[in-house]
Parts: sequence; C-alpha cells; structure tokens
Amino acid sequence: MITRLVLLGATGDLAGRFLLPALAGLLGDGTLPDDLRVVGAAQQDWDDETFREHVAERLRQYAPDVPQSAHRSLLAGLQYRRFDPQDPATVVHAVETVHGPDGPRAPVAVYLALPPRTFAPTLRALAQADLPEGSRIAVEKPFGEGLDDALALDDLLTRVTDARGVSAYRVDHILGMPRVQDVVALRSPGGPLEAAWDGAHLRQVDILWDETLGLAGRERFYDGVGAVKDVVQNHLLQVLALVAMEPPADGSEQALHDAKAQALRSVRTLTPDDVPARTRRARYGAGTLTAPDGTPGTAVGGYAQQDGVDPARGTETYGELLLEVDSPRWAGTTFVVRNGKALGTSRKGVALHFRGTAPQVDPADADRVSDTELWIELDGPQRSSAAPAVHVNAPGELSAYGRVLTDVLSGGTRTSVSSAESELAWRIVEPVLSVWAAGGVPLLEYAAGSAGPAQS
Ligand SMILES: O=C1O[C@H](COP(=O)(O)O)[C@@H](O)[C@H](O)[C@H]1O
Repeated sequence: MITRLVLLGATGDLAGRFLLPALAGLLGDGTLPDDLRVVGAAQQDWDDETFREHVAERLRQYAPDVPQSAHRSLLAGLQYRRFDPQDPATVVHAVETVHGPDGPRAPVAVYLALPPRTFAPTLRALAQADLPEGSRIAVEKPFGEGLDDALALDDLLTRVTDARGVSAYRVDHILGMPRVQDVVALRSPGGPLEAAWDGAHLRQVDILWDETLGLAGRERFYDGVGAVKDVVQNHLLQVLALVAMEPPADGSEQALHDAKAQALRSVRTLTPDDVPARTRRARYGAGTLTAPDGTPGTAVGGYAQQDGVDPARGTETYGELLLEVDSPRWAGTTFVVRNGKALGTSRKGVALHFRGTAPQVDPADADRVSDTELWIELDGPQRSSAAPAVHVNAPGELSAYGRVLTDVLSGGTRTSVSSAESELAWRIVEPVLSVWAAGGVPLLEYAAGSAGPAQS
C-alpha cells in the first residue's frame, strides 16, 4: 500500500468535500496506516499551519462522524506546498516534500484534483519529478475537454507513466458508489434479474443523476464544462457500460474493463440528424433550490446570471441522451442517460422499465415503483420510493471516494476507467456536443427546484 500522497488542487471543492474527508474516514477505520503522509498543493501562498486550519474546518463540515482521533491523525501528517501547473519546479518540490528527508525511496501517489485544462501542463511537470517505480498518477474527470484533447492527454499520461513503471489511474468515483457493483451482481449469472436482462424484457433503461444542488460557487469551473462532459461522458456511460455489457470472461479486473469497453463500442453513434430528436439540453433559471431533506431551500438566480458564467457560451446544466446498444441482447431497448443540476429531487440510479410485469426482487436490491418499473438507487442503501432522496452510506461502508482512494493507494483498478473506455465514451458524446455547439438543438430553460424542462 502506498503511504505517500501528493494532492494537487488540495484547497478546491473536490478535495475539501470528498477527498480529505474520505482520507480521514480511511484512517478512522484502520484502512490506511497512521504514518500516511499527505502533501497538499494548490495555488494559494499558504504555510502548513494555514492549510491544516483549512482542512480542519472542512473535516468538521464534511466528516463530522469520523472520530476526532482520525481528524488529528490526518492533520498531523499534512504539509502544504504552493503549486502552479505552469511552473514545473513547484510540482517537483511537492513530490520531493512527500519523499521526506530520506529522499525518493517509497512509491508515491499523485492525485490531480484539478480543472481539466491544467492536466496536461501538470503531467508534463510530473515528467520531471522523481517518481519511484510503483508510483501512481490519478487523474480526475472530465478526462479531457473533448475527444481530440482526451486522446492527446491519454498519450501524454502514457508517456509520463509507462516508461518509468508508474501506473495511470483515470478516476471515476461513481464506480466506488456502494451499490454500483451490486447492479452487476443483480444481472450476473445466477443473479435475480439475469433472465430478464435483455431487450425482450426491458423496453427502456434510464440511467439518471438528478441533483438538487446548483453550482454553489463552482460556476467558473463548470461554465467550461457542462452536464455532458461533467457527468454523462464519464459517470453515466460507465453505468451504462456495466448495465449493457456481456458477463466478463472471468473475475479479473482486466476482463471487467474489456467487457465494459465492448459495451461502449456497441452504442450506436448518433448522426447529426439523430441529435435533435434524441438529445435535450437546458439550463436552470431563477427558482428555489430543494434542501437535502426535500423541502424548499434557498432562492437562487438563474445559472446564466451567476458570476463567472458567460451566458453566450450556452453551457447546459441539464443534458439528456437517448441511446441504443447494437447487440443481440439489447435489440429494441432505449437507454436514457441524464444529468441535471438544481432539480426538485435528488437521486442517482437505474430505472428498469419492463415490457410486462417486473420480476419479484428483494426490496434490498431494488424498489418497486410500479408493476412494470424497478428503481435501483446507486448512491447509498436501497430506499423505498416514498422515502426522501438522501445519499448516505450505510454505517461502516466506505464512501465512493473512500473506495477510490483505497484503490489508488493499493493498486486496484475497479474505480478507474481504462484508456479504451475513456476514448469510446468520448466518441459517444462528441457528435452530440458538436451539433449542440452549432446551435442545432435549442437550449431550454427550467426553473431551479423544478422537475427539469417541460416534456421531460
Ligand atoms: O462528479 C460530480 O459529482 C457532484 C455530485 O456529487 P454528489 O455525490 O454530491 O451528488 C456533481 O455536483 C459534480 O458536478 C460532478 O462533477
């Protein structure tokens, strides 16, 4: 297990809300050793103490249930270095700091929790750092800003890692959500839905990631991205791959990646003529956000009016694609993939629409929404469809980022996306994005806190 971690982008939202709380959780449950050494690096000109205070505050906010002893243990092992992706010396310095006074002996994990446009300069800078064999470089999503950019980035990542015995890790935290692997079990040989897992039984499969959160101060990052690059290209197409794949050849991680890649390869490419009929894009206007308990929360202005947003760019906060999978198993099934922000309900999961009565399943596996529809919640324990949509992990379960970090530090690949999967997923969304960019599909508006644009 790697015990030296450099967290680039350590003062950002992802680090503060997910990565640092997850590290504290892993220290708290004994998954990570107490001698874990973490160097946080970001653009602020801070010292170690200022960074520790910042992290302590994030842990109070986002890891209140993790024992205080684990907070203390994480804080004690934290150091901070200023980092500028355009200045390779700052990256090299952060890596040297994590090695400590004995120099580069133990492998290091470097986690790029950064905006996508900074991945390439950071990787080039990492090429100059001393990363011992066995080290890992983990890159967050969106992996690339488009197909060509993703291919160039992948090439760069391979060049920086392969020759030095360092491994690359393309993070997708949905793969670490507690119930995502359970979906695989449900449809696997011997699973309760195995016999009904095809187009003869399922007329439609919805893969949904509906958020009640707006952009909450992340507009500057998000405006260059949008719902398709932020969530559909990665998280939702990964779930589609797990749903649509044929059973992997064996139980190995490689066989799983191969099966997912084959499923993505089978997704029918949308032609420019298909895109207007099979996709929708929208952004939220003024309204009232929904609070985590499902009640009306704060009033917000429209996305286009927020600081950091260029309204002319037409960035979508809601994207929906209707896809077909060209394989004998899935003839006649429509796959709907959708992400939206500032919606009235929060849920992440898979809705299975059967042609006839849905099979009987254990309520722990799926919710029965109607005679013909089952809902599998992905983020947290199964909940009754009548219950408020909250995303909590069952006590004692790892959070999604807890699983990601465990994988990154221990060498697993289940929460990582292969180079082929990443490319194939870009090939699915690229035709959509180019028709959207040319104005071929209207940008609809929906009120914040509503169910999304009309005719959803
Ligand atoms: O990956 C992402 O996830 C968050 C939502 O995560 P949640 O688990 O809190 O629902 C989303 O807001 C963000 O845009 C996206 O990049």
